[in-house]
Amino acid sequence: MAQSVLLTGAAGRVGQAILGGLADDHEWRLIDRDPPTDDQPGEFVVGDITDEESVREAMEGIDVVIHLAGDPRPEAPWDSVLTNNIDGTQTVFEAAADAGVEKVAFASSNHAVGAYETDERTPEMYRSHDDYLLDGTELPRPSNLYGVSKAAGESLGRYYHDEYGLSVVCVRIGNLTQGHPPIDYERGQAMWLSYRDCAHLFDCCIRADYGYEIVYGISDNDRKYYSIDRAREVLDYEPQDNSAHHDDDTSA
Ligand SMILES: NC(=O)C1=CN([C@@H]2O[C@H](COP(=O)(O)OP(=O)(O)OC[C@H]3O[C@@H](n4cnc5c(N)ncnc54)[C@H](O)[C@@H]3O)[C@@H](O)[C@H]2O)C=CC1
Ligand SMILES: O=C1O[C@H](COP(=O)(O)O)[C@@H](O)[C@H](O)[C@H]1O
Repeated sequence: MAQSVLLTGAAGRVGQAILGGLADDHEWRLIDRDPPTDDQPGEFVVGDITDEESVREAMEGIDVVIHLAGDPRPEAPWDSVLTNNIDGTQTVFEAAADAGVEKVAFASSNHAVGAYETDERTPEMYRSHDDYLLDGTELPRPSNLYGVSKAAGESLGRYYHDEYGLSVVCVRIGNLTQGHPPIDYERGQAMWLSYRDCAHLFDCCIRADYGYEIVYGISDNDRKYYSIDRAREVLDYEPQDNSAHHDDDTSA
């Protein structure tokens, strides 16, 4: 059934991957501080997620929020992640709870757990013969201040689930790259998320029933060190792409 979905950060890469696959599947309201450069489905609101009034207005009549807006740079400075990623995410969760939204899917990141990639484990853990696997039950272990902000977003989700009953799924997205996995980058190949699997995964987040979940958002790569079992079980995620097959598959 079509849902009324608010997509924050809609003008960015992940937003466009989602809309590229799902434009006709849901009723979209899009919010981004940057105006769109071409035609977009639904209604586009130019607004900042740290502006409470804009977010509250955008939240009216919404069933599901996909919250992507934020500073995505692993090297982002503290003042930016504090404002855009932590304060902005709190504003989105608070407005969602107040508006009676049912579900929020939050774009977390591999960098929330990047420090598990110790010198002793790498580069072996990026290779298919290695069995090291993170499954989403481990504690955050951020690799930078950006990762700290994503761990904070996951905690905010936990709080808004426990206190207000919001259904929340935190998707620790790997490395979204269009068309093919990153080249000459083992880590990126292990955590590759194709555009088509990205759209499908967030469609699953819109449709599935859950309480509070942390899942990994990667394709079904042979090399993976993130388990996608939880995403399969709870969300019915069925990825189609695999970085090991990229030479044979140009449709991702
Ligand atoms: N692209 C990737 O591989 C990964 C992305 N993510 C997360 O996914 C989300 C989207 O990332 P991308 O699409 O790659 O980044 P992007 O930079 O392409 O898109 C982010 C969008 O958010 C908007 N935005 C930023 N701050 C805002 C604010 N305060 N108010 C309103 N709009 C704001 C920007 O204008 C931009 O259009 C981010 O939260 C990022 O941390 C997480 C892991 C991997
Ligand atoms: O969270 C993110 O992760 C991806 C992958 O990280 P990288 O350090 O391997 O590049 C990154 O490309 C993206 O910008 C970021 O938001």
